Amino acid sequence: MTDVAVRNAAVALSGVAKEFGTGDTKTLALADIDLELPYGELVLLVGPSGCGKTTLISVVAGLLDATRGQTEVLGQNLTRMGGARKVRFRGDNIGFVFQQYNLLPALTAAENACVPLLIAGWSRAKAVAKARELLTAVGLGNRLDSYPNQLSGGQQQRVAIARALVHEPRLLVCDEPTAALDAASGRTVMELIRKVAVQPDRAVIVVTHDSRVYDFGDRIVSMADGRIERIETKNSPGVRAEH
Ligand SMILES: Nc1ncnc2c1ncn2[C@@H]1O[C@H](COP(=O)(O)OP(=O)(O)OP(=O)(O)O)[C@@H](O)[C@H]1O
Repeated sequence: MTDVAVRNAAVALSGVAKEFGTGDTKTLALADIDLELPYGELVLLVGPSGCGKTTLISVVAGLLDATRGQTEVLGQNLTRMGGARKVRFRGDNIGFVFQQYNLLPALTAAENACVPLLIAGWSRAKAVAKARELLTAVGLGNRLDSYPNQLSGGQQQRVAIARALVHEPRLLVCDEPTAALDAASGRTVMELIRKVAVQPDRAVIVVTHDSRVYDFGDRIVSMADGRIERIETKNSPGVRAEH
């Protein structure tokens, strides 16, 4: 991997392996992953259950340390980053969306969406104003003061997307964001992620089992058994990874 390639990639993994456990219980969840993901794209990460998708995005997001290899994200080498710096790096640069929306039931949509800004030290008034802006961008301008139990699953996921993007992270990581949604809500959520998160200096990675959303990817990275099997892009047919 050249320096130039690393500088131009939002994510650059080189020889990344992740093992869980020891001895007889040792599992190789990621085996020698080389992967570069450019800025400005929505990348889908697909593959059968247990192939390593969640482990891979957890390493990229700095939630898990790789056992071996180099992990560069947004031009920063996570391999050499200490714990406290990594927590700060995550807070400043990465947004997360999960299958379960994880909204706080006692807070309104606007209050939920502003939580990352409160954690970052913003005043409540400024944070709520910014959250309202984001919620309006995801089509919930008329549900700002609703509580999670007054919203549909698709609406709750849109609040979770607003919360993930409110601090303008340069990398958005989504783990099965449409798994709990019907087809129409799933498409709305993916359309929103494309519209609000894909920008020239940002990157989006979506782990999905949901073949209904494959059209939304600029790049589809297929994994099997802890390895990258195939990478397809909108502009080129599939490229089978070399092992
Ligand atoms: N904390 C852990 N301890 C031990 N083994 C783990 C741990 N996390 C994941 N694994 C193992 O690593 C492998 C990859 O798991 P991972 O969750 O990354 O797969 P996945 O592709 O995301 O699966 P799914 O689609 O079911 O979520 C699996 O064999 C899993 O059992």
